[in-house]
Amino acid sequence: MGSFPPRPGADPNPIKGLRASFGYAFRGLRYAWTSQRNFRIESYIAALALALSLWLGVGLLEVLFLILIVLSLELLNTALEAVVDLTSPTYHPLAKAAKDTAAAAVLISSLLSGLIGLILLGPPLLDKLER
Ligand SMILES: Nc1ncnc2c1ncn2[C@@H]1O[C@H](COP(=O)(O)OP(=O)(O)OP(=O)(O)O)[C@@H](O)[C@H]1O
Repeated sequence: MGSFPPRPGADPNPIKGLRASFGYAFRGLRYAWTSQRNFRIESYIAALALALSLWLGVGLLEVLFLILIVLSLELLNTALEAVVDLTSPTYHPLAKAAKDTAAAAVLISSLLSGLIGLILLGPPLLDKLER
């Protein structure tokens, strides 16, 4: 009988431990997908950018890297929101600072990724459409 939450290193079977870790990570993804509208919007934009990059045959690695940054930061933002809601269910200026700062990280990475994506994919897309 395992304890929950599992203690680090408590599982003597490393394969089972690895499988459980993947399971928790996928549950985290599902939580973000179902509870965070922004995560869904960013995922749709990521899929579009990926499809465009494949269609145009340019910038696949760069697009994957930008997707990794934005979605990972959104996942961390979601995790931080959950912790803040757990530890500070009533108003606290530090809770506000934590949530606002994490949101700023997502905003900056999204804006810059969008800009880089436009610079990367915009010209070859126009080229292709003009032909
Ligand atoms: N416990 C709190 N104390 C102080 N301010 C808070 C607290 N909870 C939320 N806020 C403020 O309200 C804003 C919105 O918080 P909320 O929990 O709704 O997250 P969110 O930014 O709407 O996240 P998302 O829309 O991505 O789920 C925060 O950015 C923060 O400024």
